[in-house]
Amino acid sequence: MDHPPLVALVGNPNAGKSALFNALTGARQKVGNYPGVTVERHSGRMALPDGRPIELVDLPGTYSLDPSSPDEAVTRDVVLGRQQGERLPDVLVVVADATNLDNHLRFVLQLKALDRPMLVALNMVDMAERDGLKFDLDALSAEIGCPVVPTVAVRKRGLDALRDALAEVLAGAPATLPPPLDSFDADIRHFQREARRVAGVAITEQPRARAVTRSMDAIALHPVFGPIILLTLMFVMFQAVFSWSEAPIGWIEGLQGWLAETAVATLPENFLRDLLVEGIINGVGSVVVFLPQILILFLFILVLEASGYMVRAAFLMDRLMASVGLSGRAFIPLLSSFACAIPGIMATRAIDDPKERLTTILIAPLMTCSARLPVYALIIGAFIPARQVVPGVGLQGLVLFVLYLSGIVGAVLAAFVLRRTLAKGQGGGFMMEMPRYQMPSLRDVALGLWHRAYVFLRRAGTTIMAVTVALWLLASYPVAPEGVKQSEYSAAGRIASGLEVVLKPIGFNHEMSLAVIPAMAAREVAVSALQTVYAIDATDEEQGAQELGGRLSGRWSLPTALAFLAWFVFAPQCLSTIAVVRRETNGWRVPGLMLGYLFALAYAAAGITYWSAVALGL
Ligand SMILES: Nc1nc2c(ncn2[C@@H]2O[C@H](COP(=O)(O)OP(=O)(O)OP(=O)(O)O)[C@@H](O)[C@H]2O)c(=O)[nH]1
Ligand SMILES: [Mg+2]
Repeated sequence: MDHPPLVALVGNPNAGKSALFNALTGARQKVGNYPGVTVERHSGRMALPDGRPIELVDLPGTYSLDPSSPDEAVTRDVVLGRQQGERLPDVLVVVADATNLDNHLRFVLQLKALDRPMLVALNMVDMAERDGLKFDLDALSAEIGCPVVPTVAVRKRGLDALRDALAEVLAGAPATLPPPLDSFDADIRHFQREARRVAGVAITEQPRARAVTRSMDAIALHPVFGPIILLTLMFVMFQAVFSWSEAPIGWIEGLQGWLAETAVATLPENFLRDLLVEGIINGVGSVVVFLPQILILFLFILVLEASGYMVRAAFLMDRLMASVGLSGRAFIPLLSSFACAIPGIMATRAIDDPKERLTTILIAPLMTCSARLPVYALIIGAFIPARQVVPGVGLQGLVLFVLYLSGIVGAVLAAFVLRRTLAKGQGGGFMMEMPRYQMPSLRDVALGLWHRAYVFLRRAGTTIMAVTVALWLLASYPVAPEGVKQSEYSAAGRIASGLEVVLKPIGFNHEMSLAVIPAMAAREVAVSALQTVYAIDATDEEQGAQELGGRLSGRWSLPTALAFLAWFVFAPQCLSTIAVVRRETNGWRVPGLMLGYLFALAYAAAGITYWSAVALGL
C-alpha cells in the first residue's frame, strides 16, 4: 500500500502546533504511542487543495534538537528519520510564534540547517498585530530560505495559503532522501545570534517599550539564565528576611518587654495579671515579633509582581509544571498559596480540567504560607547560627530557602504521583501574556504592605489571641502540686502526653506535642504556645529573663528542632484550609484525602529528618 506523504508539525512549545493540527485535520485524528516510550503520537488526515491526502503528525514541542526530555527526543528522532515507528517526514511545517519571533527563530534556523523540505507557519499573527508588530514576510522568507505563511491557528486563518505552500514544497521535494545524520550544527549560540539578526531584519516596526521588554526577556526567559535569575532572586529574598529584620524585631521586643514590665509593676499580682502578661503580652507578642520578616517577604513579592516579573516566573515554571502533569494555569493559585492556601485554593476555580484542579487543590497547602514563617524563623533563629557560609550568604537565610524549596519539591512529587493515580491526566501548555516591565509604584507597594500588616495583626488580635488565651488557661489549670511540672499536670499537658506517644518516635518532646494541637487553628500559635508552656514552667528568676529562642536552644536538641521544622513544612496544620477545601469540593472526600496524605508526609519527613540528624551526630 502506498502511504500518503507525511508532514510533521514541529516548533517550540506553545507555538500553536496542536492548534494548527486541530484546525487542519479536524476530527480525522488518531492517537497512538511511539513504541518503547510513553510519548503519544498524534496523527491525522488532511487534504491538499487538489484533494490529495496528507498524513499530518503533531510532534512534541522542543526548544532545539538537543533534547532534554523523552518527548523532545522523539521530536528530534522523527525529524532526523531515526524514530522507530515513524517514516522520515517528507516536509516539515515549522510553527513559530510571531510575538516571540527572535526566540522561535532559533529552532527554525536549526531545522533549516538540516536541509530538509520545509515551510514556516508564522502563527499568532493576531497577537503580534495587537502588539503593534509589523513584519516583512518576503525578507523573512528569503533569510530563512523557505516559504513563510502567516496563520492564526485558533481562528483558522491562513490555512488555505498554508495548504497551497505545502503543495508547492511537496512538488519540489525529492521523492526520497537519505536521512540526515549528525550533520547539523550543534552550536546553539550561533543559531541564537542568527535568530536575533533575522528577527531584526523581519520585524519592521515595534513599539519602543516593547523593544526594551523584549531584550530584557531575552535574558529573563532564557532557558538557562532565566531559572538562574529566578533562583537567585528567591535566594536573596530569603537572605533579606533575616538580615534586614534584626533592628525592627528588636524594637518590637523592646515594646513588648516594656509593656510586660509596666503591667507587672502596676497591677496587683493575681490571675488577671498573669493572663495579661503571660497569655496576651508575651504569648501574642511572641508571634507579632515576626511582623518585620513577613513584611520583608511581601515587599519582595509585591515588587516582583508590580514590575511584571512574576508572570515571567510563571512562564519559567510552566515547563516544570507540565513535566509533573500540571499546566501554568495552576501556577497562580500555587503562587497565591505562598501568602495563604485559602485564596490559593479558591483561585483554582480558574482551572477548567477537574482533575488538574483537584491536584492543584491537594498540593496548595505545601506551598509555604506566611503563617509558617514565624515558626520557621523562631526555630532557625534559635538553632541555626547566624554565620556566613560564604561572604554575603547567611546560613539562616539558606536554611529558610531550603525549607521553602522542600515544600515545593514535596508539591512537585505529590502532583507527579496524583497525576498518575487518582487524578490521571496531562498538563497542557497555556499561553501567558507578558506584560511590560515597569517600575513598581511606591504607593501600590506601600498599600500592599499595609494590607499585609493589617491582615497579620488582625489575625494576631483575634484567632491567635483567642487560641493563645485558651491554651494558657488549659495549661495553667489544674494547678500542679509542688514538685510536679505544671505543663505536664495541666489539662493541656495531659492531652499532649497522649499525643506524645505518637510523636515521640519522630523526635518530638512534650512541649512540641502540646504546641501542635492549638497550631491547627493557626500555625503561628505554635510559637505562642511554646512561649506559654515555657513561661508557665519557668521559675521566678527565669521568668521573662530569656526570650523564647534562648529557652528553646537550651532545651531542645538540634535533631528535635529540625524534625519540628520538617513537620511544619508538610503537616496540614490549618483547619480553615480544610474547611475551604470541603466547601470547594462539596464533601469530605478531598479534605480527608488531604489530611491523610499530608499528615503521613509530615510524619515521615519529620521522622527521617530526626533520625538522619541523630545518625549524623548533630
Ligand atoms: N491568539 C492566538 N492564540 C493561539 C494561536 N495558536 C495557538 N494559540 C494558543 O496558544 C496556546 C498554545 O497552543 P498549542 O497549540 O497548545 O501549542 P503547541 O505548539 O502544541 O504547544 P506544545 O504542544 O506544548 O509544544 C493555546 O492556548 C492556543 O489556544 C493563534 O494563532 N493565536
Ligand atoms: Mg501541542
